[in-house]
Amino acid sequence: MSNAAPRPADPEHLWSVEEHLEDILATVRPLDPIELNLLDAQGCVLVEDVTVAVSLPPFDNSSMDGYAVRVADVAGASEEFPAVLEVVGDIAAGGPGSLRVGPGQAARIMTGAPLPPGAEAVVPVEWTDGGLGGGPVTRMPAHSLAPEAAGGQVQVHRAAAARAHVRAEGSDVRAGDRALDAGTVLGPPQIALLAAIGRGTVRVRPRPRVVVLSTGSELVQPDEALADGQIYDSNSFALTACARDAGAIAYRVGAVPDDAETLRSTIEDQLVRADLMVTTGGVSVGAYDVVKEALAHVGDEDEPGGGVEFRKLAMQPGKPQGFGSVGPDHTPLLALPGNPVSSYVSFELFVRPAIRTLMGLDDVHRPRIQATLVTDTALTSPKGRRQFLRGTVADGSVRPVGGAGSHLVAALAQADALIVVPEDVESVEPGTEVEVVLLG
Ligand SMILES: Nc1nc2c(c(=O)[nH]1)N[C@H]1C(S)=C(S)[C@@H](COP(=O)(O)OP(=O)(O)OC[C@H]3O[C@@H](n4cnc5c(N)ncnc54)[C@H](O)[C@@H]3O)O[C@H]1N2
Ligand code: MOO
Repeated sequence: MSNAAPRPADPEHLWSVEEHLEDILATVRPLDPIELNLLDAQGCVLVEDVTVAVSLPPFDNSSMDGYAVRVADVAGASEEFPAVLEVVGDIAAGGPGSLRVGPGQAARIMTGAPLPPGAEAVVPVEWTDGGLGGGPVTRMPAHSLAPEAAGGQVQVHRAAAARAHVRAEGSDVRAGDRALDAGTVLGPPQIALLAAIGRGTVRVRPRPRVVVLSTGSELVQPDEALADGQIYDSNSFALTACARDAGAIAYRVGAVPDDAETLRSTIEDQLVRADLMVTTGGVSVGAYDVVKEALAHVGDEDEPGGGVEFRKLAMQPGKPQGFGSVGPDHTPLLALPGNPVSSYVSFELFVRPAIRTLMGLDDVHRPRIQATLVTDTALTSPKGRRQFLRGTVADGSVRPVGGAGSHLVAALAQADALIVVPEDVESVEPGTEVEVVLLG
């Protein structure tokens, strides 16, 4: 983590969404590249140009099950006047093969098997009698049931042009070609290509390891019994899922009680496996808001740049936020508000871009569209705060779901979008074009 961008000096400054995001993105740096096995590199950004070592296909091979022939031997062949050829043997995929096809000869060949010397084309088995002496066949008999079909004679019913049904060496990519450029995000097709050209490992930026930690003495693990005043911890589950969805390797730490020392030592214990830490709760103005107590300006005097700064943002939900770094490696830490919708929205707006920046991705934000607001009554929004309301999007329209309350998890579970109401707008009429963040 490098030093942060210049921060507003006034501690009462109300930060805009952009200012907070810029501060985070100016601080978080892409992780150093490492060599990973192909499947571990899925979703990661390649940092090397990959050159093809072995042409693909590596040799001329058949694209059909059939017979490898010489063009002149089948010229003018028809069902009425078939070309009759001597079958010199079978060529199956995978074998080196020592067969040669001379004049008047054919080799039975399987899809993917190397074209034997002397042969110029492949005729599919459907264009032949399959060596059975009758009309056209639809398939080859299994070798185990009819070993004699690898010899004898075959009648070919159609002519074949040179190279017909032959996949040429290097026709996909050639040795020395550029297979993938640095900067490519490795999805399944790119992993297919790397494997096909024989690359078992690649150099990529790794997935960040994100530790998610919720705070609150009222929190109980799902499946356990609730005592008076207790609630289930949903934030640590939601945000661990969010972190995975953003591309991270996420570790969920169970809820930590409202005790500053316990929280500090838990964070210290977790640092070893964290590229980024996320906490929820304890950032408001209550007497038990221990995240603030535990983390505010804990920076070691000998380690400039450390410490977490708490601030208020001009947004709803998500007004109280903390951002900074902890530990000897200055591991970035985002302290999100405890209300479940507030922590979720904060994650989408701030933590997701941070994770994707650590991964070295260019595209770090959720996509946004304009949509027509469909609602019975006008939406209201507090002056001076950018509101992110939950909604559902379809066919260019967006409908709000649930209200503005940041405790409404059931409505959040219905939503696939956030409706953005700007700071200077206090009322939005039905039919208005609004900005919408697509949650994917
Ligand atoms: N006097 C004021 N009170 C509050 C203000 C304010 O400006 N002045 N801001 C409000 C806003 S806005 C928010 S957001 C919250 C943020 O509070 P905290 O971050 O300190 O969060 P907690 O107090 O710990 O929890 C808030 C709420 O969320 C529930 N919660 C917490 N963690 C979880 C979890 N892991 N799973 C499910 N639910 C959780 C918690 O029980 C509380 O109900 O402060 C307002 N107050
Ligand atoms: O701003 Mo708080 O984050 O709504 O409920």
